[in-house]
Amino acid sequence: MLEVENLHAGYGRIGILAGVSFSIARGELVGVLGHNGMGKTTLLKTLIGELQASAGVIRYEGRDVTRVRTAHRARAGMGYVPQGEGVFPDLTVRENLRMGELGVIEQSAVPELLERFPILRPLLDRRARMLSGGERQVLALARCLAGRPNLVLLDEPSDGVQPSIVDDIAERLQALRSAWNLTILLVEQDLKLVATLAQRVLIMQKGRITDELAPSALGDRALISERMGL
Ligand SMILES: Nc1ncnc2c1ncn2[C@@H]1O[C@H](COP(=O)(O)OP(=O)(O)OP(=O)(O)O)[C@@H](O)[C@H]1O
Repeated sequence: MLEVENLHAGYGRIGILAGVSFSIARGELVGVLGHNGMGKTTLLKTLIGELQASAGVIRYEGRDVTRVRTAHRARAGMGYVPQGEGVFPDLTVRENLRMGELGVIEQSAVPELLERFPILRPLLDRRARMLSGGERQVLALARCLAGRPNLVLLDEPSDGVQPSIVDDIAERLQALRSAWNLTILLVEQDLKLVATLAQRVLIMQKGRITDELAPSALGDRALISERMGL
């Protein structure tokens, strides 16, 4: 479903991704772990096309999308939930969900999403800026899913969200993943969340994928520190 080969990208002359290679099969949920500043967000931005790759190849469903514009990648089924900024703060919840489904020709997924994320239902007419961190994260996720993606690039959904809501998001995301056969690339610092959701875990260090772990290995702090390069 997604194949990444020797991907390089950065900001101006500063190189951040220094040859990232990995692949994900359809329906898989793959976690990416790494210390701050190792390039995880940069990787997601490059995959969705907000940043241009300076070298390497991104193949999505067999098609080379490395030079394809973000809007076209989205139309092809790639979704992105950026860290902490996935909603329009001045729009209501309802309007945010509508924005998410612009350009979708299939039947609206919003009624199903409101069933799967019932926390949003009483908030439909509230502006997104008024929501709690957890509610905003659920909205960001639902907004992305309203676009009916096949692949979701998810950046730190636990950030600024209280633990009970993180557990709830994890459970609902898992249910949705199997119902919709979603493929998910999850960047996350919360080891417990990665261990709960991911089938494989990639370790990122200094702009490269340096290792792969089974989620069951995430309980072993010493091993994690060693592999993550502390
Ligand atoms: N717009 C930018 N301009 C210049 N450098 C940037 C920019 N955004 C990020 N960087 C730098 O790129 C490096 C990688 O950042 P990135 O956000 O990808 O890391 P990360 O692994 O996601 O870390 P975190 O967990 O802190 O979000 C960091 O050194 C960061 O300072």
